[in-house]
Amino acid sequence: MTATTDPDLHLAGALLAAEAARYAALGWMRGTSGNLSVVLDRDPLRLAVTASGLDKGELGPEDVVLVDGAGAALSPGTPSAEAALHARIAAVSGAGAVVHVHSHAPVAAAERWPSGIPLRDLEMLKGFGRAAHGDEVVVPVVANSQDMRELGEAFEAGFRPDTPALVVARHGTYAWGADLAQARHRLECLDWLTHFTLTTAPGTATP
Ligand SMILES: CSCCC(=O)C(=O)COP(=O)(O)O
Ligand SMILES: [Zn+2]
Repeated sequence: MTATTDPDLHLAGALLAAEAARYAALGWMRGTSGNLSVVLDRDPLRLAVTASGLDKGELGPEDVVLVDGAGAALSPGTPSAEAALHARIAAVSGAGAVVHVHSHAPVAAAERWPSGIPLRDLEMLKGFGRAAHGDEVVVPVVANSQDMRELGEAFEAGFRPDTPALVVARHGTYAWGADLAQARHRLECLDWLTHFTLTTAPGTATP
């Protein structure tokens, strides 16, 4: 448990805890995996990020840490090990919320398409902010690393303003949006899209 005295941080912690409980109920935050953040200030960049190593289905409003644009803690507690990538994504994309989960489908799809997951002609693309029909949408995939600066560089190299997600191979998925609800909607659609695309791809054995 961490201590928060800042009312804005405490409120953000309550929002993050409620949101994390939803992802945990989907089985997307197993075994302490996953982390969430919201931007509290833009200049300089300040984010409220979930604390590291906790069961994300059981967070309280105090389980949040204020971090700077490099992911360094500015309040008591240990921020997510991935806080620096949250900060990089928020800085580059302009997002107000960044979410990271360990759901299965996007990571499995990244195994099949390590250079980017192709999505095409699916109604759920609208929930990802793209047209249902027309151009192929390619979700970027980057290699996993324990070095958040390396992950951040790889994210930025493949960033497109119209594609609000990143899959880290053999790890998990990041999605972002103006707020936590929009980030969740995008992530839920991406999970559906990658599951459908993977399970209907020619040569895929039916699970
Ligand atoms: C079994 S979770 C491994 C670490 C991870 O990938 C993750 O998402 C959770 O890290 P945090 O430091 O935010 O608890
Ligand atoms: Zn992770």
